[in-house]
Amino acid sequence: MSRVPTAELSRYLLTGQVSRRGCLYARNPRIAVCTLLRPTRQTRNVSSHAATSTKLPPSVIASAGNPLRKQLKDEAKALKASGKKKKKNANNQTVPGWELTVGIEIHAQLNTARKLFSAAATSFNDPPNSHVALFDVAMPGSQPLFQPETLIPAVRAALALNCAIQPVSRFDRKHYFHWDQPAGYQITQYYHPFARDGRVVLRARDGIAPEDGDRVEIDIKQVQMEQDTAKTTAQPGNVHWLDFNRVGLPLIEIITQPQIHHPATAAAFVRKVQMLLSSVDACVSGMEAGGLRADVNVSVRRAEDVGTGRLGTRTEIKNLSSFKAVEDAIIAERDRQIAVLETGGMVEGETRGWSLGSTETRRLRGKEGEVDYRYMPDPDLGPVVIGEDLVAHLASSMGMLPDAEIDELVETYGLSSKDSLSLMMLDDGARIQYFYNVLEELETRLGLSEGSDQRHALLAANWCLHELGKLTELPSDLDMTPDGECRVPSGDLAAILSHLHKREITARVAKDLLWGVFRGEISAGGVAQAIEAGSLWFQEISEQDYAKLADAVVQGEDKVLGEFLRFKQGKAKAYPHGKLMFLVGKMMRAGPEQRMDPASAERVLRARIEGVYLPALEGS
Ligand SMILES: Nc1ncnc2c1ncn2[C@@H]1O[C@H](COP(=O)(O)OP(=O)(O)OP(=O)(O)O)[C@@H](O)[C@H]1O
Ligand SMILES: [Mg+2]
Ligand SMILES: [Mg+2]
Repeated sequence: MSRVPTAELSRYLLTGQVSRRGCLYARNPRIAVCTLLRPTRQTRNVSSHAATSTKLPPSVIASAGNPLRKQLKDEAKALKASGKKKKKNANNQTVPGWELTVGIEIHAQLNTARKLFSAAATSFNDPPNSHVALFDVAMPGSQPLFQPETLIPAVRAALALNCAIQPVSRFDRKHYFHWDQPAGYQITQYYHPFARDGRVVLRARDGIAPEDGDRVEIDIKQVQMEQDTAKTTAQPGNVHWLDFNRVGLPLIEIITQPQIHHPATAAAFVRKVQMLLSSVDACVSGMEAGGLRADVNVSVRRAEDVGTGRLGTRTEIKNLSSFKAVEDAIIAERDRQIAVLETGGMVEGETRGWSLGSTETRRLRGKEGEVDYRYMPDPDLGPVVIGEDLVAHLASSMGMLPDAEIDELVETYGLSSKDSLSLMMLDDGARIQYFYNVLEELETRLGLSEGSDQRHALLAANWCLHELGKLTELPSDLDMTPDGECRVPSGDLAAILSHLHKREITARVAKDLLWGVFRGEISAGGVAQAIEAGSLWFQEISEQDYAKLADAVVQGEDKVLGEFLRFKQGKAKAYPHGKLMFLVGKMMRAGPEQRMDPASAERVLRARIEGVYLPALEGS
């Protein structure tokens, strides 16, 4: 029996011969973010020029890594142009009298330097067909050579999904014919997967349907390793361009039990899996960049059949590439099946498709059209034996898992769980690393130590999420890298925020500086010079000046002052905060804005109202 020696695997792990990953550990015990460096060793590649004899235009090559981006942009534009509002499906989680059941298969590209069965490099943005080994295109005489390093992200993923790692797993050939698969079969692990019996816990904060309460657990049936297919780009005139860089890339397929009963929970599950895989650095990229694809299996049964143990007939919607598509496709397919059954029809087991922005699933093939995969053990590949020592090593070296990280962000920094989740989800998990980079630099600049007042952390989170988000239409336009750097260097944002925190600049100036850095008008490291050059330092007006402005804006506002008096006399329950802010707004407009702080304006105004005007009103 050929065995993958665990010593060999450990060597890969310990000496870094795997793929030389530059691991950046943000402050202990935060998440570990690893970047994949290109392998330096030349692989034995063949360049299949057949498919690229016509050179791809640079735009196609450039967009190859992010197929969904343009679609999303176009969709958003079309929607804006049509003046339509997106339909909300908040109340579309249940249909009275029916129960929905969903099981999900997720395919994720593993974060490795080499393909599953050849030493060709994995590549996502390189020119098409530049990383193709003989075996990848099924050249006669070539044989698979299992790359043990691919087990590392695979096992880490399975551990993050709480699976039991199987000591022995095996590869089968799954036969079907398509141009994207040169061998005529895919090597996969359906019958003897390397991981089984996992579980993912979803909480309310993960965005599950309210009907699922505070928490729901989804069992993972198994996780298997398999090969990816070649990438097809459709061209006019029924021409298809093939890029064999993708063929043979290592994937894992994660298969759930049919335990999901609400569309929002299905989307939340896929989102959570993406976060889990990203947190242990198992995955190349998320759904938006094409690194994760989901197939959803949908069935419905009448409420009276719940408890019989029999599920309805399932249909499968393949290749969904966004969380929204997961939710919308399930809703559409559920409603279609219910309509069929309510009109006396039968649901056919079939494979269906879904296009972005659509309202209906469409039939691709029926059961009779299903391929007979003729599974057989791959005679060229021995079983994979995974040692307990490897599993233990990987388990002990995993980064922080998402639930623990959200708890930490909430407890340590006072962030809301919604903002924590958003920071962790954006840019395939790189935005949170950006936040840590900014925070670290900000603390150094402010001379703060851990455990001190956390207002600066809230400020950093707010800017990393909301202010940064205002700079671009799509987050991807920030060009965020996995180690948390983008078009606004973290050091520059920290510089802006440290001046803002120390009240050396106003929020308005800080926002202008952010735009300046983003547009390249302020060079890296040049924030302080830009403030100096533009005389943008905050020179606050005096307390007396604030008081004069306060006195001016309350003139003629007797009705408003009356509301403060009613509160003071206990005749109104709530403090008229809105009115106070209305007057502050008037002060800000009346005074020299660049020299005013709304917080100071509010403080002085409040003191004037309570100390001078209300007593005067009471006395009159
Ligand atoms: N009646 C049902 N309703 C909803 N989901 C179901 C039902 N029966 C099975 N499923 C789900 O369908 C999925 C089946 O996936 P699996 O990979 O085992 O088979 P497959 O879809 O035939 O294979 P593949 O698509 O990979 O060729 C699982 O997630 C399972 O939970
Ligand atoms: Mg499957
Ligand atoms: Mg399937």
